[in-house]
Amino acid sequence: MNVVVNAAMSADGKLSSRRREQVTISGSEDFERVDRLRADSDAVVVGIGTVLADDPRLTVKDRDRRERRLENGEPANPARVVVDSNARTPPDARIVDEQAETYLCVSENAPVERRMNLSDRATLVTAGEKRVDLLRAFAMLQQNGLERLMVEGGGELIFSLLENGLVDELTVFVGPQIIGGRDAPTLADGDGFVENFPELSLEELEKVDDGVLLRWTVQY
Ligand SMILES: NC(=O)C1=CN([C@@H]2O[C@H](COP(=O)(O)OP(=O)(O)OC[C@H]3O[C@@H](n4cnc5c(N)ncnc54)[C@H](OP(=O)(O)O)[C@@H]3O)[C@@H](O)[C@H]2O)C=CC1
Ligand SMILES: Nc1nc(O)c(N)c(N[C@@H]2O[C@H](COP(=O)(O)O)[C@@H](O)[C@H]2O)n1
Repeated sequence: MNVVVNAAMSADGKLSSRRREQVTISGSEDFERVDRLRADSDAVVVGIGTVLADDPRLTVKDRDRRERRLENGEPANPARVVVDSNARTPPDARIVDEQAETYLCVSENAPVERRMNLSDRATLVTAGEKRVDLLRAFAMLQQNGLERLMVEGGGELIFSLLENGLVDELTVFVGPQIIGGRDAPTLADGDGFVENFPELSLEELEKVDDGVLLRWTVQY
């Protein structure tokens, strides 16, 4: 399995503002790159915080790319994966629409009624007692044939994936704005590291739009 985290952050490292509403940080060139990356993935993964904040679709926007996937025997869009311990994904969320297959990674703690309400819209993957056990959940996704995973946030999930040693590559677009705010989400939130900080190796640096694209591999 190969796991690539992709995110866009402001020059001060924020993914969004303290209101946690979707903020457009990437420019058109970067969004094109993101679309290519989605088209080259088996699944796009987000945390429930991102679903509740952004109501994303996570589909491939370019028609030619969707058609190329079909020609290669793949579904038009990659699968979507939501990491959602308590099955809080709203049944009318765009992420469980008909445009792609969706996997909901839940914990054993997720209320049965919520699971049932979502079960005809998504494939439920149960891993972990109270919180999703990411190692187990990703192993189960792999058993379902999902090898190339692209993670699109948010900061809580990205931190946990790094903590679990699950990230192979980190691609970050750094945009030309300051968002600020001690409560605004950053690239890696959670409890934070106090030692054994994950080390990154810079593989690529490029000016994109009015910002910078950085690609690192993670050294474990
Ligand atoms: N600029 C960008 O590129 C992007 C920006 N964003 C922004 O980020 C914000 C959302 O980020 P954030 O609030 O951090 O939410 P996340 O999308 O990271 O979701 C976090 C939630 O995932 C659930 N979860 C389940 N299992 C785990 C686990 N093992 N580890 C971590 N989380 C787990 C938790 O909820 P529970 O306990 O209920 O399961 C947790 O609160 C929004 O403002 C959004 O707009 C998001 C994506 C990209
Ligand atoms: N790459 C990137 N740049 C930004 O500026 C962003 N705000 C995001 N957000 C991510 O894209 C998701 C929305 O996807 P759809 O357009 O609905 O397909 C959003 O939820 C974030 O994960 N990304």
